[in-house]
Order: sequence, then structure tokens, then C-alpha cells
Amino acid sequence: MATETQTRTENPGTLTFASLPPFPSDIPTAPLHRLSLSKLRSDASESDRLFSSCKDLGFFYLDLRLDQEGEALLKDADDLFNLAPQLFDLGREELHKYDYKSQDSYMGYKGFGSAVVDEKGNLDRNEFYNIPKDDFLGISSKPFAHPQILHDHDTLITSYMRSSHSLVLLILQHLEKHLRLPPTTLTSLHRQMQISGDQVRFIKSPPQPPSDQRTALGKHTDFGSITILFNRLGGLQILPPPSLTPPGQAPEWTYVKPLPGHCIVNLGDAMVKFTNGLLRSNIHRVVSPPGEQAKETRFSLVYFSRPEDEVVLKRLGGGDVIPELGEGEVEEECSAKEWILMQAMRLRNVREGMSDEEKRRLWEESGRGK
Ligand SMILES: O=C(O)CCC(=O)C(=O)O
Ligand SMILES: [Fe+2]
Repeated sequence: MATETQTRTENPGTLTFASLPPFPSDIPTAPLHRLSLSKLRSDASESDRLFSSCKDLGFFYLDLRLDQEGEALLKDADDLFNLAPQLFDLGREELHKYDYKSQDSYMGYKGFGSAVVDEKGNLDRNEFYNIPKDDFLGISSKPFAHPQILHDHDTLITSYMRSSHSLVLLILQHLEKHLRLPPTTLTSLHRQMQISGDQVRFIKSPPQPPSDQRTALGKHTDFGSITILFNRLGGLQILPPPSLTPPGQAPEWTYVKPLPGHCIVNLGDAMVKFTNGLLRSNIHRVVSPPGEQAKETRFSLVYFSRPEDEVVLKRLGGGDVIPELGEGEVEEECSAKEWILMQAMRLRNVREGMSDEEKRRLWEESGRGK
């Protein structure tokens, strides 16, 4: 049993999760900055560090402890980690009823092995359940059906959505300030009660045979604005940009070590488009957890915030920090709704009996092999 002191210690090297094998101490980990939510509310230098993290890596840890809203979010995340196994225990056959791919939606269930993860045409090794914010906040015009167990936990799910969304708005407010954009430029594109692709995602990846450990979730950048991620077992890896790689070395996939009391925050493609490449959405993937952790089933919990459906993903005007477009450069007019749908569905066009060649083509056409 982990004690309060184990999970509350200030030394990240000794932070562990109760009842799970520890993250190995002898493997390299990604150099994410560790920011604090409570400091972010009052300390200008913490805000500066947030801006730097969003520019150089596009990923950071956020310590949620010692902050009222942060602690509430941690509690909800804990409760959702207890709910996740119960949801997936409904079984793949039952959950398939909630796969809405045939309705051209990525919401609901994604079955095990239904997306391509690499150039060889290998299939993923995880299941998702995507819960649309709009269905649970009661603003969808046509909500999807979801398993009863989710409705039974409606209060928890909506509380988690509201807390995550409010964290996203806080981060966007800091970014607006550093980008010297008029106040609400970013937050007004992410109003909680407007229709968007925002979702909670549960992911389950079972242990893989030691002789056949593959990528569970293929390399990608997130498509939306800000992602709030909780996980307990390693497995998430990022490919650091050349600017953070020692001179003369090629960037290498590096594990992000989960830290209790923290979430991992990362930026998606919409933030890159809004800022003409000033902010970064870094490439990442999920592989087998390292060391002893590989024997465990891995769950993760994600809140994806995305711009409201009708927002056009292009450079934001009104500030003097975002780089100008190049001479004669014309941006595509793609709405957030179109962009997210296209990105989310591309690799999920795997059909029964598809040849390896066809699967490889799906990967190629997704543009992720670049
Ligand atoms: O499970 C994780 O740690 C990361 C999941 C992820 O990157 C995603 O769902 O986009
Ligand atoms: Fe991701």
C-alpha cells in the first residue's frame, strides 16, 4: 500500500503509484518541465516556463497538488481509473454496439486492432472509449447511445470534463498573454457549452507477449488544442525535437515517466496552426510499458480539447508575436470539425480481410510516415 507520504513526496524520483511495479530507474526519460498549477495562478516566472514548454517541446508535467481545483481533478481522475476496467469488462462484443465508425464518427468505442500503427501495416493493440463532452453536458442535438455504466457515473464524468476544461482555459489564457493576443482570443474559440470535438478518452492496452511486443498506439501528434493526460504505467514515448537532442545524435524515442499528483499536458495541431508554427505539437506514441510494468494492463485517461466545430484552423491575427505568413503563402480553410474527423478516421479504415499491402497504404496515405 502506498502511503500518503509516498504519493506526496516532493522528490519526483521517489514518486510511485500504489500497487503497480515501479517505472525502472535505469532508463532514460523525456525532459519534460515540471510546472505547478498553484504557482501558475500567481507566479509570472511559472507562466514564462509554460510558454517556453509550449514552444520547445509542446509537452509538460503539471503538478495538480496543493490547489483546490487541481486536487478535485486528481480525485476525479482516480475515480475514473477505477471506472475504466469496469467499462472495458463489458467485453468487446458488447462495446462494439457503441462503435460509430459507420456513422462517420470517432466517438464511442474503437475496438482492439482496428487502426494501422506503422508503415508495415501492423494494427494497434488497444481499445478506446471516447466520451463526447457535448453528449454528457447535454448540448448535442443528436447524442449517441453510451453504455449504462457511463450514465450511472454521469456526475463524475461531467465533473471531470468541467475541471479539465477549466484547466484548458487557464492554459489558453496564459498563452494569449504571451502571444500578446487580445484577451479571450483563444478562450472564445473553446467555450465549454459550444459544440466541439472535445472528448474524454479511456484507453486499455493489455500486456503483450514478451516475444512480440509492438507499438500499441502509432506515432501521431494530437489533432486538437490542449490534451490533459493521466497515466500510471510507462509506455508513452515522445520523439524529442532536434533542438532538444544532443549535437551529433539522432532523436530517439524516449519514455515519459508518469508522476503521481501530476497530469501530462501536450499541445495539438490546432495550436500550431493558430500560431503559424510557434507552438509545438510533438510526435508521440505508446509502446509496451518498460520493465516489470509490461506485465500489467495499461489504462490511460485523456481529455482532448479542440476548437469549436466551426473554427477555421489558421494563423490568429491581432498580436505581434505570432510569425507572419510567408510571402504569397495562403492557408487552407479547414474547420476544426473537418480537420479532427479527417485525422481521427484515416487510420481506422481497416476492414475485415484487408491485405497487408492495403493496410500499409492506409498508413502512407495518413501522412504519418513522414
Ligand atoms: O496513453 C497515453 O499515454 C497517450 C495516449 C495518446 O497519445 C492519445 O490517445 O492521443
Ligand atoms: Fe496523443
